[in-house]
Amino acid sequence: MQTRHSTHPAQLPGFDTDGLRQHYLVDDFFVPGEIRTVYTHEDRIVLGGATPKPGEPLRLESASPLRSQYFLERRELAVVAIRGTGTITVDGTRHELGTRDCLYVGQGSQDVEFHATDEDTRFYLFSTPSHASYPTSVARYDEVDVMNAGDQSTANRREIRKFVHADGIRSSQLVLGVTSLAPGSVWNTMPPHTHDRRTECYLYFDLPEDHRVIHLCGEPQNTRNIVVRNEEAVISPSWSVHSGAGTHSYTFVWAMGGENQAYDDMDQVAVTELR
Ligand SMILES: O=C[C@H](O)[C@@H](O)CC(=O)C(=O)O
Ligand SMILES: [Zn+2]
Repeated sequence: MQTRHSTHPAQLPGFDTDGLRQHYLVDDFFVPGEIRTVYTHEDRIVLGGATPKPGEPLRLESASPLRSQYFLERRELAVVAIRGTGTITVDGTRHELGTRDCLYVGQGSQDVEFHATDEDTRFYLFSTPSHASYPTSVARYDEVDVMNAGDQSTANRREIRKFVHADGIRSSQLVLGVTSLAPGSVWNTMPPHTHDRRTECYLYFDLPEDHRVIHLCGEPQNTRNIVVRNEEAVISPSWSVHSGAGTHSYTFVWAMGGENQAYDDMDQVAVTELR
């Protein structure tokens, strides 16, 4: 488990390309046969990738930054199958995940194991501290409500699906969903926003290998960008905008932890205010 420390908003514009990438980009998640995790001190979120090979399940173990007997002793977890399909067993109960489906695992679950059905199955993991236990449950990509956003004329037509939130799978603090860009649309979250009460991470996927997303970060009046490849994530502290334009359409998992779970608790930034 890698550790990332928090940064002050005034530091971000001073980082060079490598500095920005070291602090905010996670680019080595998915390694066949491994679970890789990053512990960020921004709201103590752990994000990671589980890439089991078929027939060789991987077990989620605790790690020294957690100082716990098992990973979910004081945490909750959401998992999205971003490629392929698989099964996750939680304390002996099997949960089948189709591509883009989400499993929420409640605090106190002791034994979590990832099984791949396909050669290329990849599970994205997102975990926040939790001091109350909510039921483990699955949300299916094809069954949750769709919020349509944006327009083709502004190249940002997209479908937003909420999985773990106030009116969906309940959790202690974790909020998570998946947004998918329509073909020919490239902008997410434009106009952008911040939410001072939550940290958010975007994990971009379904982006062809020879394309990139230019992700905007930083305070609205002092932005920088990070060039992101397929299946890489960006950590956005509460004071940072999080928006991006791809050279191709793509899908991303957005996930948050922090003070509240109100999706609409955002500070909107007008396009004309950006610098
Ligand atoms: O705080 C919530 C998030 O940033 C996302 O839900 C935004 C998003 O998916 C989009 O506009 O495309
Ligand atoms: Zn947001």
